[in-house]
Amino acid sequence: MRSTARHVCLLCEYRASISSFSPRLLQSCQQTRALAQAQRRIPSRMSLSPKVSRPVGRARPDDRPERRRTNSPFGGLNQTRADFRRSPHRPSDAQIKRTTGGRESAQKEKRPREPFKALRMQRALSAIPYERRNSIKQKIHEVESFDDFNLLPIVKEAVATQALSGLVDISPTPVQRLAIPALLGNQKRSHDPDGRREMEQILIAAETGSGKTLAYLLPVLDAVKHIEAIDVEEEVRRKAEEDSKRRDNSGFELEAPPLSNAPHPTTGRPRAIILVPTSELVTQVGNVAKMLSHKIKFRSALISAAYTGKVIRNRLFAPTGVDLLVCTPHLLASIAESDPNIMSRVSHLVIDEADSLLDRSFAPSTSAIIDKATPSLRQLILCSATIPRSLDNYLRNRFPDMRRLVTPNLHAIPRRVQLGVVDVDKEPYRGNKNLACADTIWSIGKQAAEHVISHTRGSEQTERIVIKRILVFVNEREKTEEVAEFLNSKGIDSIALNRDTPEQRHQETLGAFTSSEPESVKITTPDEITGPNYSPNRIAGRPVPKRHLPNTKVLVTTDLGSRGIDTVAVRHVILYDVPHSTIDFIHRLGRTGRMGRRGRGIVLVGKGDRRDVVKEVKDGMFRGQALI
Ligand SMILES: Nc1ncnc2c1ncn2[C@@H]1O[C@H](COP(=O)(O)OP(=O)(O)OP(=O)(O)O)[C@@H](O)[C@H]1O
Repeated sequence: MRSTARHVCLLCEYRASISSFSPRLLQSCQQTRALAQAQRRIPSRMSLSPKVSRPVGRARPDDRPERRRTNSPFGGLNQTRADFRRSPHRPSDAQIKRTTGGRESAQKEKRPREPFKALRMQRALSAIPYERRNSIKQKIHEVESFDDFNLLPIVKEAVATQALSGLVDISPTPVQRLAIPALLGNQKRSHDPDGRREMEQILIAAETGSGKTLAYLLPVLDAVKHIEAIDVEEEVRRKAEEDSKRRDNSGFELEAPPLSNAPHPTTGRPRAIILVPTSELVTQVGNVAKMLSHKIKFRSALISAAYTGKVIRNRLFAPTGVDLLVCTPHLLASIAESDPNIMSRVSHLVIDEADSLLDRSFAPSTSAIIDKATPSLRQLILCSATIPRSLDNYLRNRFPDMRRLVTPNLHAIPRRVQLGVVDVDKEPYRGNKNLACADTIWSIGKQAAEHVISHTRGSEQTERIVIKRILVFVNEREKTEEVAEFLNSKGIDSIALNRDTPEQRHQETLGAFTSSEPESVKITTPDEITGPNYSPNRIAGRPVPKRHLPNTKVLVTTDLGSRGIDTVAVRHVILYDVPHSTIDFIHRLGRTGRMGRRGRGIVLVGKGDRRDVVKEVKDGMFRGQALI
């Protein structure tokens, strides 16, 4: 029943109602679905197989259904029966009053426990009322296509042919429906002929993997093109004036040097700046901008600590000019100290991953940049997947008039991402987290091996399996090397990434996890993966792996890999350590299930870990609720 409830409610998006699930709601949901299908003629969605809860693998010889191991990465997932004890029927206030005879103390006992009791103690995130979320949902419902936006035709064309090329039926995501018109509307005001410019302050907050980059990039590029057109007009007028003056004084003055030799006015003075926390994100966002520039025709420069001083100087001070600069705050703040004019022309400043860039480690550099850019700024755009309470307080104090654009599902982990829990203290791990992690990865690999693709070339037939890319998150950077080494010793292809890894290697390491191209390996014998010799107990303690898991690639990382990286190819995320807060849960689990894809998170819970927090996050995800 649980899977039916999940399914039906996913279809008609009654996320809030899932907690009060009842047969009547189910019926109404089915009706809504039938109606929606008839009206929109959408194809029927996938329905779960009745075998979904059965473990994968060979059938048992006696044909008895096999019991699923409960303490395993997939224990408790894909159930076909609802566990009603977990979601009790909530009695109404009137019912409680009737059954307790109006006694206050008895009423308190009868009332079900408030959800998120453990998370309430941490309370890391700023609350967004559900009424506000619902009203936004209705508002954005009307926008269906990028053509509905007042963007320049060339910008619209670049979305389909460059940024989202290869996709059919392109439509804007909720954050794009919300942010693009709002940012465009504001730009019109900033072009007022009276010359009075007020800096617009906007916060865009939307769930991970929901397309925030395009949500701010398209309106910013649209504005850059408008400003460029105005600048060109002014330049032509100025040139004409200079020419006529020169003609008037031609008898008395030496001829001025030809203007074509002068550097472009935007050389070292970009019109728009995007700040991101890491060099990987500079490359990621910069690549999207570069793709768009092929159609929209603007000049972009990417600078970060991954490049040499010479490359940075050449890009920033290119004689052809810079329209858009993508960089990290520390680097830009240090350049601005030696060249304060670097921000003299910037009209649009975007602070992506604002929750990180305005926290303690980045705030001094980011604030210094905002201060320097403010005199020329038309729009200050902050963008984030979470609004921590610290950011909320900072914005209330520093930018009390900031407009907040928040999507209906902010702070909720998408319901298409399932969370499995492995108890490290139980058998067969007995407190050995490394072993639990290795076993989990082997289970994923073995499960993936069920999906073998056969290739026939001429008379030769080969079998290949798709490589699963798995992210393992730890809390401390020292742990990354240790865990990666252990996994390698167990025959799992693993690599560590932390702040001590040389910058140049970051991109290369992440490349395999951000590419959407499927990778596959040839297998010689099925036993290579699913053979009967595998046992986590037997591989423990062996210095050299006797067996190798060829169809997985694992990246062990810290928070460094959890912010903004578009790991579209990742289906599985393992939380080796229980994250410190819901903010980290959202960002780490946000590396899977991106842009409508399905994903799985597996959290390893051991001694001293907050099991109550994990349970509440899991319940919240099951209900599609926003975490707190
Ligand atoms: N309208 C769209 N339709 C389909 N795919 C899209 C659309 N907009 C963006 N995408 C794709 O979605 C993926 C995620 O986008 P993006 O990195 O901007 O997400 P995000 O919200 O910034 O995530 P995070 O919070 O993790 O930084 C990208 O691969 C992007 O190409």
